[in-house]
Amino acid sequence: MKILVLNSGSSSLKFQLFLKEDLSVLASGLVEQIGDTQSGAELTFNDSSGLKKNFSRKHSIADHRDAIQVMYEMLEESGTLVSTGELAGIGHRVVHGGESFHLPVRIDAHVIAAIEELIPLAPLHNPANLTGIRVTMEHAPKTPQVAVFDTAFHQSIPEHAYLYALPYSLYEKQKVRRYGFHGTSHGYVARQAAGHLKRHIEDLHIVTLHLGNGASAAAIRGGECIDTSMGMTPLEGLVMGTRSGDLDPAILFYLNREIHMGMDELDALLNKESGLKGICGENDMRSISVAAEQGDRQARLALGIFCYRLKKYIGAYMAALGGADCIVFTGGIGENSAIVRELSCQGLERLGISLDRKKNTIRQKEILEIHSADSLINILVIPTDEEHEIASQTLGVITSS
Ligand SMILES: Nc1ncnc2c1ncn2[C@@H]1O[C@H](COP(=O)(O)OP(=O)(O)O)[C@@H](O)[C@H]1O
Ligand SMILES: CC(=O)OP(=O)(O)O
Ligand SMILES: [Mg+2]
Repeated sequence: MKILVLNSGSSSLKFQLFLKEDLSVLASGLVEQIGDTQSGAELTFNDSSGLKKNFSRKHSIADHRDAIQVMYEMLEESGTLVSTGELAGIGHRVVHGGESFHLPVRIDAHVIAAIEELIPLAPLHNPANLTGIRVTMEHAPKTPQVAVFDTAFHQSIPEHAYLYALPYSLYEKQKVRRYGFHGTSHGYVARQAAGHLKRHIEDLHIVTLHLGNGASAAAIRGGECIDTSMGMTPLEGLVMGTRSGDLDPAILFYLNREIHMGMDELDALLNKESGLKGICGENDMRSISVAAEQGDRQARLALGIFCYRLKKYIGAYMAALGGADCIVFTGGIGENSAIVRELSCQGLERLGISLDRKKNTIRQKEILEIHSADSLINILVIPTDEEHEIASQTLGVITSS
């Protein structure tokens, strides 16, 4: 039997098919630039069981429903999944679980309704996650489906860190609070770091930096999250591909009063037109780094702003933890961008953070140590594996119920 995992991002669908027995990967794929009708979507499919081919092709994919259709086609074409009857379970990454979900759950009508209710808090993500759930339920109505929430790992954050300094009634009545996201990834890489350092996670203070299209930092003490940079929605905190991260909320009043920007415009401005894209017109860190190296002023600025914000969060979370044993870089940017790692650690030697510039440029798939010999703090690059973690949690839920 097999386990299928769907990770629906804001404009991408990542999927992996695992063998239930040992959670080895049978196939994996990625549909990127969903909804991009101009340059088309990018499809990558890898069949690691050797049954058939790897291929990549370009064509336009309108939405997540289309993307899932293409996923099933690719799985069938490669022979890795002939029928949905082979599936023991399907695990879904669900971004917002609010305060209701501390753990992964078997999906039923009540869970779907709860995810739907949380759409206003994660408008870029929960709708895509729900489409994934609904479409796979149509394809495999008898297969158990499990939701693994980005927010669950952050439910250990104490009140003083999750409450905003707003009237308390807004928390009581509207549930306005910090929830945090990317929890599956933060939890996974923290455990990987402990394993790598051959230490018990209970004894470690770790700052994890998940830097993908969305980006967040987390402060983890003894395996429990005590603070994270994303807030009630995935907009707060670090600079991201198209999201602003932290800013003075009065900017919104100002723009509304001065140039009459409406609520939807402001929402789109902060979520879709800001961040790296807002500064240099581009949200792909690969091209930004190349342009910055060639001297492009806006690209340099975008990189500089991104790394400065990151550095401030490293410092803040070291303070929150009372010192750290380890800093972990992960996510597409964290795992691949040596320049981001270098700039965000630069000048932090007095905090015990010292990066080895040579080690930092090594490229490898396994965990990489990039601190210098005299660094007090371990700096690790750890490939995240949200899909494997979701498969493992899915298996846990279906075998216990
Ligand atoms: N070699 C690389 N150098 C710099 N940035 C990279 C590299 N590879 C990927 N990235 C960046 O990683 C980001 C996407 O990260 P990823 O974790 O895959 O995103 P998502 O949040 O959609 O899961 C993009 O900004 C991309 O440019
Ligand atoms: C929560 C979030 O920002 O997710 P992603 O990085 O997949 O956009
Ligand atoms: Mg991601």
